[in-house]
Amino acid sequence: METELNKLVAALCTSASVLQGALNDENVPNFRSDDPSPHPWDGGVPPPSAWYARKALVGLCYQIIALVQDPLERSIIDFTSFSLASSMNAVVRTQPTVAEVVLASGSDGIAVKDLAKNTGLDETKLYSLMHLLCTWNYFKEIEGGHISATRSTRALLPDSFVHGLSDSIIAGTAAASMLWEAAKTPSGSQHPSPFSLYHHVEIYDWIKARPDQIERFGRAMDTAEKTLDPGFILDLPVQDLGPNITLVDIGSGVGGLPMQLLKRNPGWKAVLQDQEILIPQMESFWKKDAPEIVESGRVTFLGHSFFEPTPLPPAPKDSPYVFMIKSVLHNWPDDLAAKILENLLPAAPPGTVLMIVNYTPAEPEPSKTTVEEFFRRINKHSMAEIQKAKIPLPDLLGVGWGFGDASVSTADMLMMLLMGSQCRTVTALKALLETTSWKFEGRTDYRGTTSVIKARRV
Ligand SMILES: C[S@@+](CC[C@H](N)C(=O)[O-])C[C@H]1O[C@@H](n2cnc3c(N)ncnc32)[C@H](O)[C@@H]1O
Repeated sequence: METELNKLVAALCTSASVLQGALNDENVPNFRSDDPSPHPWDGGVPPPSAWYARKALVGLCYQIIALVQDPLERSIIDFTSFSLASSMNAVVRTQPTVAEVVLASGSDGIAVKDLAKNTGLDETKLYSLMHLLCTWNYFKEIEGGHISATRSTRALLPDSFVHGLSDSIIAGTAAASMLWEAAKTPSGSQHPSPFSLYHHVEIYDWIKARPDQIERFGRAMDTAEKTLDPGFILDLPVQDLGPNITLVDIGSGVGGLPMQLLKRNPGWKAVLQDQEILIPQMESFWKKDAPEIVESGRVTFLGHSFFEPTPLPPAPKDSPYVFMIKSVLHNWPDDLAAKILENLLPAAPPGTVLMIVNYTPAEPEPSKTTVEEFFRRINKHSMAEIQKAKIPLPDLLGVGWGFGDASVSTADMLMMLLMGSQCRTVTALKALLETTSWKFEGRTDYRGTTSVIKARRV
């Protein structure tokens, strides 16, 4: 008899053999739980079949957990999952961090007693932290009271996302206690976010009041972009935009991505627009990493608030503007997001292209595709071919990739907690665009956690 459990396990086996096949074909080492060195595919760009097989494996594992575990037990673990965040926070706050000391101990590992001495944590409490973090495979207890590193230990080093955002995430965790209250009010700038309800200050002002946070926050964003969106440059069919364009990146940050795009497209120019205060940091980043582009005048920096109409002059005839707004709209509720888009109009004649790069939560698209069929159809195909084929995702995985896309639903909730905003589904983005002078044209997924929504000025 084919049970639900059998079906999930069969799909798991299929996905595992696709992943193993890709590792063999690409001559890439196997994943090893006791090898703390970075795997070439961590933050890299595996072939599409392997990219999707990893997502399927994660999604299916969680479906099996949800199927077989006692729901009450699962809910107790999940409802107290702040214990994981707080343990991670505790071990990245020491100097040196717990991960640094464990990694330095090599494959022999280190006794908790010595780890405590090295990091200044109490031995008994550290052991409890280690029990929890070993349960989640960030470390391994190789024998009683003796800890060694795993494949995940590196994610708790001082240059990690966890370390960079430790203060703001923990402030957000405290603010989470107000979510039930804030969830009653509609999304809009007139309603406070859980963060401001709890801390009586907006997150941006909270960060500004902590100068050390600005640098750490920027670093964490850079790490997140590199880790979560490695395929943007390779997978996006940018040749459709034309050989000679001026890319206007709204809320660009330092502009690591436009820099890569300009390096690959010699006919492109860029305008990077962000807050005035960031301009010196942006300029020095470009002067250091792309001095030839700065000297040739292909990049310009515009300190300007996107809540005011853009001061950009009309685009040169031979280099039309293409606007890009990446990881920005999900920071703002609908009324402010629409204002940001409308403020581009003075420089956007009808027909102008806008690329919105954002986390885009999946929506149900019932299909009969099985996991086996999905992988058979994408096998050995390039990302461009897969994008064109628009193969429906297997229903068995749930909506989208299920837990394989948890970084999207987690980001969505983080936006709500910290900024009272949200990541928008295609349906929600279409509705938002309807209120503006931009029209939705399509969505492209690539090897990354975000998607590109193309819109055009009507
Ligand atoms: C989450 S970051 C995204 C940065 C970059 N686009 C990326 O994908 O890495 C949001 C950006 O919006 C910028 N920003 C916030 N308020 C702004 C404003 N009023 N005008 C212009 N930029 C703003 C921030 O300085 C920051 O660089």
